Amino acid sequence: MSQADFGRQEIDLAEYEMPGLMMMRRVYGPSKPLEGARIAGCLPLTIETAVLIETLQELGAEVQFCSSHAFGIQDHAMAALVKKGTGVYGWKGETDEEYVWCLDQTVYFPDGKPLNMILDTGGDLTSWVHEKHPDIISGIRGISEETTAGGITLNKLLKEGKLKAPVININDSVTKCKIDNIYGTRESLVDGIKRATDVMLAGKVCVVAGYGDVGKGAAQSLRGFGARVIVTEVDPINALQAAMEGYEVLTMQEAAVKGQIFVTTTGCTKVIRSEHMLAMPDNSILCNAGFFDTEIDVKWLKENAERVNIKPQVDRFKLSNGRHIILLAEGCMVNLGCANGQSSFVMSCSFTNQVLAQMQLWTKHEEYHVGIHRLSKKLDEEVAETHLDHIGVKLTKLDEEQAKYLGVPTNGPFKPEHYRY
Ligand SMILES: Nc1nccc2c1ncn2C[C@@H](O)[C@@H](O)C(=O)O
Repeated sequence: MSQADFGRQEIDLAEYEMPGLMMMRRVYGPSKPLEGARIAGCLPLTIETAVLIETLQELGAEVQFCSSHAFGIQDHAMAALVKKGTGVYGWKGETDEEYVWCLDQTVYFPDGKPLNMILDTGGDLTSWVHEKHPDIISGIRGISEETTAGGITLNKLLKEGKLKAPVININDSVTKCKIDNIYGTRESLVDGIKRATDVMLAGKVCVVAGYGDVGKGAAQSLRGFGARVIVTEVDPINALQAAMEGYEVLTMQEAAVKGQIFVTTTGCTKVIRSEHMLAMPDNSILCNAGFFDTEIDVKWLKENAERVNIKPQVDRFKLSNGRHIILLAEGCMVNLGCANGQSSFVMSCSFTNQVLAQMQLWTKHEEYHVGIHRLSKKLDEEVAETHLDHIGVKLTKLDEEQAKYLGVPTNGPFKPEHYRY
């Protein structure tokens, strides 16, 4: 079986687990609402992203993509897309220079016309176009952003007055951040750690830096395997949540001497530094589940320790104190670098939000001024509802009396805008 045929087999399997995207094809495919849209995308090029790409095409868009992560690429999935003529630029293990080349290939389409929509993650493609192709920005109707870190990047662009197109940050959809970030991580983090190291988690001390959505999923997963989990946090609310869940909450300096496995999930920079690594027990395992690869000071490690590559995505460093650090995926997203990322069903929730955002920005662009928006609660609830049947959920209907009592419509929205799920 060729790479492309293998990829097609796995894409077919993934479609069964992605009911939200399949519903979008059934409902909106015939009317081609994305006709005329030239969507350039930047996401991990996985099987799930392939299903997203072909959904956007089914809705009438021209689509070409690059990868946001050098190691979050499944080549066989991309081979299947290329075989059908889709422009995808990326290969597992691409260098930084090759990444930039791939990013730039998505800006102009084969007919010479520039992109007029962006589907981004981490704000990478948005920043690139604003910096290197300002001449095409006026033709961009909108940008949808995938992840927490990207929201931070785009907010900075907005505050600096540099953002020139409307953005919908789908990470702000509850059916993305409270599903993908928590429950996706809850399964994919340990998948990555175990494929890389086969380490026993039960009985070990695991340190999770950050108790946001990703940290919550990480901590719950590690505890589920019988590890003793320590959390580090800067935010008193997240720290209180972690403590109330029964986790010990310490500083990284205090946790470094106790921990055996370390996971960063903060979106911040230099969370694990040299002084922490030098305090760690021998053969401590370090990995990152956050979007950017800045959380672990990999630069210091590479400059101050003897590196031995054990196998792809697994490096062992001997420190000056004679102890070793085992670094996974070079400090990049371990679930994508050492495994296949989040599973299809949870990515269906995230990517259904992406498709809705692209449709909103393309067909109702006059409703979106330059700034950062989120999808309505009604659409958010619809994304959730689309995924219930697949997992046997039987939803209870509000009757008129109950709806009146709660002061909400019988068919939702069920919560006020400020509600925190
Ligand atoms: N299978 C997959 N396909 C595409 C992207 C994937 C993924 N697994 C994790 N991400 C990253 C997501 O968690 C993304 O929503 C994020 O927030 O970074």
